[in-house]
This record gives sequence, C-alpha cells and structure tokens, in this order.
Amino acid sequence: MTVAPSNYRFNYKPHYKPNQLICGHGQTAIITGWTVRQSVAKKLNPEDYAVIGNLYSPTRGIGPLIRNLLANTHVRFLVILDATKEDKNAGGCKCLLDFLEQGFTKGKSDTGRDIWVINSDINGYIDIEIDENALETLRQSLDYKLANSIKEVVDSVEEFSKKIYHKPWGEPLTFPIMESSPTVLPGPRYGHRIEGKTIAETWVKILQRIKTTGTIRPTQYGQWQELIDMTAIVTDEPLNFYFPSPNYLPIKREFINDYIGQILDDAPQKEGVKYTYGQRLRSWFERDQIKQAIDKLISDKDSSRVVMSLWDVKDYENNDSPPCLNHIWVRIVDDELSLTATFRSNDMFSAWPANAMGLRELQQHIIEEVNNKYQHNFQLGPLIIISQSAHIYSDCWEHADKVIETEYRRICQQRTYNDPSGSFLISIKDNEIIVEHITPGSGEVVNCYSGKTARKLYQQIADTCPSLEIKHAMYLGTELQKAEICLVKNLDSYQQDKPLII
Ligand SMILES: O=c1ccn([C@H]2C[C@H](O)[C@@H](COP(=O)(O)O)O2)c(=O)[nH]1
Repeated sequence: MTVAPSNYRFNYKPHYKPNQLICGHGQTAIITGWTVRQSVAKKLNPEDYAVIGNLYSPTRGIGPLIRNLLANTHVRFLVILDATKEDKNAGGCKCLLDFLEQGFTKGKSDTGRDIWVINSDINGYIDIEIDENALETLRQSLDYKLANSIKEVVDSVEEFSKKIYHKPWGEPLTFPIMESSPTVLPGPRYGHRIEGKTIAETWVKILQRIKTTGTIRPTQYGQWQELIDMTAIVTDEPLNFYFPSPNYLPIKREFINDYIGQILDDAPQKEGVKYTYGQRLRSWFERDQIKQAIDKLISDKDSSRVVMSLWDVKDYENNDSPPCLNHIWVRIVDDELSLTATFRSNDMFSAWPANAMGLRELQQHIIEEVNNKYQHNFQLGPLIIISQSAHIYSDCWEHADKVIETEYRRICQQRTYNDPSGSFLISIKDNEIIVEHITPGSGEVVNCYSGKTARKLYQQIADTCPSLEIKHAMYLGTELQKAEICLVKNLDSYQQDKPLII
C-alpha cells in the first residue's frame, strides 16, 4: 500500500466482452450477478469504480472475468452482488467467491479438455492457458466484499474508494485463447439403444454414436472413446450376411466363414492357446451349452431360462485373456427367436461386426435345430448385443470418421415410417386439436389427446410415449405447431403432412 498520488486515475481496458461492461477509473470491480448493471452504475460515480459487469454463468462467465482482471492489474477490490434468486440458481457469484477463498485444481471439461476447475460445489472453469502462478497472484492481490443489495454495493465501493491508493499488483497479463472445436458432444454415457436392419447399417450407427458422444479415456492399451452398456438391435440380417459393396466393413466374407467355427465349434484346450467361444460353449464347463439351449427350447418353447455362460469364475485367476463375450440368452416370443449376447468389453470398430456375424450364425443354428426337431417354423428374430464397455481405439478414430462421413448420412436418408410406438393422426375439431394414437399395423385407435396448444399436447404425448423415435417425435412437434397456428388464426386449412397455407 502506498500513499495515493493526488491525480491517479485508471482506465479499465476490457479485453473480453467490452460491450457488456461499464468502465470507470477506480480500483474496484463490481460483479452484479443477474442484477441489471446499469441500475448499479447510476448510483455510483465512475471515478470510484473500475468496471461494472454481470456474471451469469460460472462455467462460461468466470473465465473471461478473470482474464479481464489479469489484464487490469490496477483492480485491487471486488464487490460481488449475490442478491437474486437467479444468482442462487446459477451459482456464479458463489463460485467466484470460492475461487478467491479456495482456489482451483487441474481437471477436465465436459469434452475432455484440460481445464482449471474451481474448488467449489458449483461447476466453474478457467481456461488452462492461463498461467497457474498468475491466477494465484491474482487471488492473493484482491480484497473483496459480498453484497446483498445495491445499497450494500454502494457502501462497499465507497469504503474501498476511501482506501489509500494501491499500486497495481503487477504488469497487465493476457493469455492466448485456444479456439478449440470440441469433437465430443454432450449426451448420456450409459445405456444407448441403436437399431438397424443389417449388421453393417447398425455398425455405422454405433460408430457415429460413440464418436460423437463417447468419453475419451486412457486405458492400458492407449486411448479409447467409450459408451457404457450400448444395446445394438439388428432386426433383419439376411441368412448369408449382407456385405455392402463397396465393402466398408473391416472384415471380408472369407474371414467370417473361418470365424464362425470359433463360435460354433469346440476346440481342444491346450496350454498357452487362447480360449475360443466355441470351446467355452461346447466343452469348457463339461457340457455342451448350445445343445442344452436347443433341448431346453424344444422341451419348453416359452422358457426364459435358456442361458449360455462363457465367463468362468476362475477367470479372475491365471487368465490374462478372459473372454469378452460372457453371456448368451435366447428367447422365443410370438414364434420369433431372438438372441441376446452380452460382452463385458467390445472393440466396436474392429471386432463388433465379426462378433455380430458369429452370433447371428449361432442364432440361425439354434433356430434350425429347434425347427427341425420341433416340426415348427419359428422365425428368426432380432440379434441383440449388449456391449458393456463399447469402445473405439484411438488408432481407429480416423478410419471410423471416414466411414461415418461416407455412410452415416446415406443411412439416415433412408426414411422409414414404421415407429413401433405407432402413429398419430392430427386434426382440428370443435375448436380443439385432436390427436389420435394408432397402432403401427392395423391402425387401431389406442388413445386420443385433445387440447388447444401444441405445447400441452406434445408434453402429454411425450410423457405417455417416451420411447417414440426421435425423428417421429420432432415431426409431431412441427405438425402440432402447424395445427395450433391454424387454430389461433381461425383457418380451417390444417391438413397433416401438407404445407401450411396462411
Ligand atoms: O470377441 C472379442 C474379443 C475381444 N474384444 C476386444 C475387447 C477389448 O478391446 C479387447 C480385450 O481386452 P480386455 O477387456 O480383455 O482387457 O478385445 C472384442 O471386442 N471381441
């Protein structure tokens, strides 16, 4: 602290968000949270404050605020107005206070970038490009007061401005801003459901899902991108397998012919030779589990006990390559035989297509045997694969991106209108929007909604039918809004799927 030179007057120079700040000439920065900054400014003399600005969000706002403070080292005081309900909800002011009082630690952003995380119950971030020592010096150099009202802000600013002139705490500092375009989008980590007609189509959708929303994390094999408990449902893979032309799958038909034996056929146990799935299924537990499954279905086609186990409890001991495929379950419902396989760990780029084809072959083998012995004609149902750690290794990311680029859009353009949740017929009657929910097959009406606004109706429909397909749900939203416009404007021209004529 030094004695004030008689004519000191600072100019605050905002580097970030300049048009959102009210600048003055003092040494006190005022953070108004969600309170309108102009309503604070008009009670103060610009000679007494350095800057007045809002802080809405702890995740996006504290970073630029701190960058500006580092570039204006004459600011030695902060007054933080944490007054409104919005402030408490957003937590920005509280988080800023925690930065000053408790500091920060290195961590990761949502998209996996390194970042300084404020030591707070509230998520608050500061760019990693800002030097740690500079942040520490800033924390030590600022005196601050919390205010609950504009009056308290005015009192605190007056008190600070009476204080003796403080020397700037250092040279102004600026740090580069990394323009990173995040590659990972937010999304649920657990339990994705992906459906496709063929293994090839399902695979492309899997790659897209993991590459866009999977978590990037280090593993003993290097980095991978991962989602947990991904359920892939292949509905119509043909008997002799669909190989696209040109073939974008990571395997050829010849490889599959050989690989199928590894799932269906027994193999002798030899020391030092890795297990095969066939061996685990046919002999490892001193019984032929595939045969057991077939016999069980023949004796009780409705059984829900048709299970094959591949994980051996001894796999924890002396096995540095325990099986990835752990559990198979077969079920007949409505004369349709489905097979569900669970992998504890699944390399979705390189291994999943072969795993899926091998399992489809097993499913076909079971249905043939059951049909032969049972003199019945059970149909081939879906193949369902639950991949618990569904991952793509980093050395395949580029290749995966290429497959997504060329194939994913094409697959998305194949429009189908067969949402198993059914369809909705929208009309206007007696000054209300009427929505009839009909079954996918015979079109029977199973429910009816009515209301005057799209919002009320979409909320009801979404709550009642939460498994609607996403494109179908979005389409419904647009149709309901069209119907509402017709209702409000007294037009009797609403026709589902037809352009709105105003
Ligand atoms: O049929 C298989 C066999 C192996 N893997 C992959 C999954 C993992 O990436 C790796 C095995 O590693 P561990 O989980 O056993 O460490 O091989 C498969 O995806 N399918």
